[in-house]
Formats: sequence, C-alpha cells, structure tokens
Amino acid sequence: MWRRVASLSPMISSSSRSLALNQAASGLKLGESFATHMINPEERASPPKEKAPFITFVLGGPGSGKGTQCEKIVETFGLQHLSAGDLLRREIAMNTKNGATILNLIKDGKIVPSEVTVKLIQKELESSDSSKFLIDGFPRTEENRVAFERIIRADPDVVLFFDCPEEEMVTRVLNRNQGRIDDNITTMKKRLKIFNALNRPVIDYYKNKGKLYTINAVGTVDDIFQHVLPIFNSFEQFKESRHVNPKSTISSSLVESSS
Ligand SMILES: Nc1ncnc2c1ncn2[C@@H]1O[C@H](COP(=O)(O)OP(=O)(O)O)[C@@H](O)[C@H]1O
Ligand SMILES: O=c1ccn([C@@H]2O[C@H](COP(=O)(O)OP(=O)(O)O)[C@@H](O)[C@H]2O)c(=O)[nH]1
Ligand SMILES: [Mg+2]
Repeated sequence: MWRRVASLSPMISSSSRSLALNQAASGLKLGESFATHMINPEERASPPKEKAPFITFVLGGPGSGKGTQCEKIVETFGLQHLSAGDLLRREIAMNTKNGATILNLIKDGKIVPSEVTVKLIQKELESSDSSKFLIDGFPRTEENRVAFERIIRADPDVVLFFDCPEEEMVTRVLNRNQGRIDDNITTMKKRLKIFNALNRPVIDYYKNKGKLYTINAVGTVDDIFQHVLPIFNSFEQFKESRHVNPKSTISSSLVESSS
C-alpha cells in the first residue's frame, strides 16, 4: 500500500511550510499529495512530515508567450501546468453556475473574482499527484495574490515575467487563431490597460521579494526558452529532469533576477 509522506525541504519558503503544516493538521488531501514512497514500520512510529509543493507563477501581458513557454517547461522539467485562463474557460464550456459571469468578464477583458479563480486552482492542486506546478496567468491582481496566500497558504518559489512590447503582444493575440472570444482588438486594448494597472503591482511585489525572473519575451520560442532553462536548472530539484542544454547559464542581458 502506498502512502504519501515527505520531509520538509530547506528550499521551501516559510509560508509554503505553513501550507504543509496546515494540511498535516487538517488532513486535507492537498498536503497528502506532494510526494510518495513506500512506508515501512519504522516510519510508522514517527509522525509523517509534509513537503510543500514547488510553485511557479508565470506572469506577462496578454500574448507575451506564457502558455507557449509553459508547454516547453512541462516537456523539459515535468511540472504540472495549471492555466488560470484555461480553468476559467472550462467553467464556461461546462456551463457551470459561474460560467455565464466568467464569459462576460473575459469578453470584456476584466478579472474574474479572486475567490472563483483561487477555488479552481485549489481543486487542481488538491487532486494532483504532482509536487511542482506552473500556475500560468495568475495572480492577475494584488487581490488575487492575497486571496491565494489566504486560501492556499502558500507562496511561489519562482515568479517568471515574460516581458514583451505591447505592439508585439497585439500582433500575436490577433494572430492566435484559437477561437478565443477575447482575441480581438477592442478586448485586447482593455486587457493591456488592466495588465498595466493591476498586474504590474504584482510583478513589482515579487521583484521586491527577490523572486522575480524577468525574461525578454521577444525572439523565437526556442531562443526565449534558452533563457528559461537556466532558471529551473539553478534549483536542485530540477537538475535531474533537465534534458536540454544542461550547461546553459543565466544570461544577464536577457534574464534579470531581482534576487
Ligand atoms: N516567441 C514567439 N514569437 C512569435 N509568436 C509567439 C511566440 N511565443 C508565442 N507566440 C504565439 O503568440 C500567441 C500568444 O502566445 P501564448 O503562449 O498564447 O501567450 P499568452 O499565454 O501569454 O497569452 C500564440 O499564437 C503563440 O503561438
Ligand atoms: O487569474 C485569472 C486568469 C485569467 N482571467 C481572465 O481570463 C482572461 C484570459 O486569461 P489567459 O491567461 O487565458 O489569457 P492570456 O494572457 O494567456 O492571453 C483574462 O483576460 C481574464 O479575463 C482572470 O480573470 N483571472
Ligand atoms: Mg495564455
């Protein structure tokens, strides 16, 4: 029989620890799902310790390439990708009780209430067997960030910011061709305003905390990924999983870590 137990990692932040401890106390499934190994009788004698998940927030304006780079990160490092936008669009597709409201907000480029988005993310975290997550397109506002901390009781280990000029983002979104209701110039203009007003303070917050990695998001998908690679390679837990260019190092011209 398999049982999920783990030990506290020295790399986890204090509030990630509080997530683990909280779940250990409450017996919630989220805390159970972060590592697995076979339990033996000696381990049964000592109380199980919980390991916090490794959380990456992926930020950037609309069309900056967040989703595209997430796919590459997943391929190379095996994190679980949770796109907040996809979770919201799934609510629309499934016609849930919030579906119609979410549709209207997305159509207008507005931000869905934090409680709704965080609960969707929480459900995914709790039902996952993974211990490392890419949360793409969230938090969009300071209120989102605070709600995540309050409900999930965790902090991100890494925050990626794909920094892209507005004209480039507009071109990419108008050519995205995925049938999205918000991929039009009217909504895009609103989204850019909201990004500058509400998401930039979140980016600044993580910069001040020393967790932000700013990546120049102009160039080919592969070129940009070359600047993402060394960020994950610098964390012990991803060294085993790297498949591409293991010798790459952070380029100061294209990747700026505020830490
Ligand atoms: N580096 C790039 N250069 C050109 N087009 C790109 C690049 N990265 C992504 N794209 C394209 O731009 C569009 C938006 O990318 P996406 O990953 O959906 O961005 P986001 O999730 O930030 O909105 C997609 O059609 C994608 O294929
Ligand atoms: O945490 C989130 C993520 C997305 N959205 C809504 O979903 C839309 C699309 O988000 P997504 O991340 O899919 O867009 P992208 O930046 O990838 O174009 C946003 O404009 C918002 O209306 C939201 O309200 N909260
Ligand atoms: Mg996206």
